[in-house]
Amino acid sequence: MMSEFLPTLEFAKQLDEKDTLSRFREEFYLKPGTIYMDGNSLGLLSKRAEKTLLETLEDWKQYGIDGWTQGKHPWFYMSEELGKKLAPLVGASEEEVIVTGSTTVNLHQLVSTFYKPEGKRTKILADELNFPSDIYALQSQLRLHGLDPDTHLIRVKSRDGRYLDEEDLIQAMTDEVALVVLPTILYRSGQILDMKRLTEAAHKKGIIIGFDACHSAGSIPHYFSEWDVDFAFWCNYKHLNGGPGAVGALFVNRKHFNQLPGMTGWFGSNKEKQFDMEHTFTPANSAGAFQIGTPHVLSLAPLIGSLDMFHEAGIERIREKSLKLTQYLMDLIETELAGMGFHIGSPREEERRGGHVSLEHEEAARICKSLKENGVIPDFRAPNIIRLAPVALYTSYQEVWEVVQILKTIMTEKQYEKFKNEREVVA
Ligand SMILES: Cc1ncc(COP(=O)(O)O)c(C=O)c1O
Ligand SMILES: Nc1c(O)cccc1C(=O)C[C@H](N)C(=O)O
Repeated sequence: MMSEFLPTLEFAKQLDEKDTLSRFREEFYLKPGTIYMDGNSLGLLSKRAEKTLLETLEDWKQYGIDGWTQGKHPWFYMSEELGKKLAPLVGASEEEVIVTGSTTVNLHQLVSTFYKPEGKRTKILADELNFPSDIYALQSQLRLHGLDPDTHLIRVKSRDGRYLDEEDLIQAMTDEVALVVLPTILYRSGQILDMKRLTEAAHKKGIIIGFDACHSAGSIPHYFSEWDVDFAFWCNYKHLNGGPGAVGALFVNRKHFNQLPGMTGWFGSNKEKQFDMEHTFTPANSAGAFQIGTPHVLSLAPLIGSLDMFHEAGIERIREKSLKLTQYLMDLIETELAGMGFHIGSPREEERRGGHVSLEHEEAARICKSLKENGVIPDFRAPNIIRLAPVALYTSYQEVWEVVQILKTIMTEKQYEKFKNEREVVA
C-alpha cells in the first residue's frame, strides 16, 4: 500500500497537485465525461502527434515526390529518425532501432533471420500466455522449415494461468532449443519478465533470444543493449500513442548487423546505394537493413510529435508515475471493492508490474459494458479480465479514484445485470 494512502477524493487531488507530469494531460484529446483506461491497447491522440501528421500531409501537398527528401519531415529518412528517437526508450544505440512494419510482420522478419535449426537444435521456445499473433507467426515459421509446430514449438506453462516463472522458462532452455521468443510484459496480467536474467540464461546455453515489447515500450525503461538481448519488436500504438495501425519497430543488437535479414527488400538498402537500382542487395549497416518496402509514411508521422513528449517527460519519470498510479488503483480496489468478487491478477511487486492492472471477476464482460455505459473505457480479455491502464502522460489520480467509485456503484446497484456476460467483437 502507498504510504499515507487514504481512499478519499481529497487524497486523489493532493496526488494530482504533486504530479510533475500533469502538464502533459492537456496535450491530449480527452473526451469530456469519459475516463480513458485503455491506453495499453490504443493510446490517445495528442496535439503534437496530430500536428506532425498534418505537417506531413502538407509536405505531400507542397512537394509531391520531392517530399522524400524535402519538407519538414523528409520521408526517406523518417524511419531512421524515429528509430533514433525511440532508441533511448528501449536502451539501445541509435542504429539498433528502426521504425518499420508491424509487430507480427517484424516478428516474422526476425524469426526468418535468427531461427536457424541445426542438428538437434530445432525448437522454438515461447510460453502459453503469449499473445496469439506471436504464436501463429512462430507456428508458420516452423512450417516454412518443414517442421511440425506441435512438436517444435514449446509453450512453457504458467503455474497459475496468470504469471510465468523465470525458473520454468530457464529450465525449458535445453540443447534442443534454437530460439526463444518471450514477451517483456504479459498482455493479460501485466507481469514483467526478468529480461536480463532470461537473456543471460539463454546465452549461457547458446540460444538466441528476442522479446515482444508491445506492452513495455513507452511504459517502462529497458536496457536491451546492456542486457545483450539479440532482438526485440513492438507496436507504437499502445503506450507510445502513435495512432491506430501506427508503424511498429524493431531492435537488432549491433553484433548481428552482419546478418542478412531473412526477408530483404530495397528499403533495407544502404541509403546511398538504394537508388542505384542494382540487383545486388547492399544492406544498411544498422537495424535499418531489416526494413522491406516503402515506409507507411502517414502512419509514421504522428510518432514524430508523440515521441517528443516522451523525451520531455523522460521514461524514468513516466515509469515512476505509472507505478504510483497502478499502486493507487490497487489500493483503492482493495479498500473500496472488498467482498465484491474481484481479484487483482497483476503483480504487487514494483519490479514485476507493468503499466496496467488486471482485475478478475466472473462477471467481467458485463461489468466492462457497464463501465462503458458510465463513461469509463477499459478493455475485456476473456474469460474474466477487466484491464485498466492509468497512463502516466494523461491519466489523473482523480480519474483513478472516480473509476473505482463508478465500479463500486455498478456492483452495489448490480447495474451489470442488464447486459449479457459476453465479449464484444473487438473487446
Ligand atoms: C503482445 C502483443 N504482441 C503482438 C500484438 C499484435 O500486434 P500487431 O497487430 O500490431 O501485429 C499485440 C497487439 O495487438 C500484442 O499486444
Ligand atoms: N492491435 C489491436 C487491434 O488492431 C484492435 C484492437 C486491439 C488491439 C490490441 O492491440 C490489443 C492488444 N494487443 C492486447 O493487449 O490485447
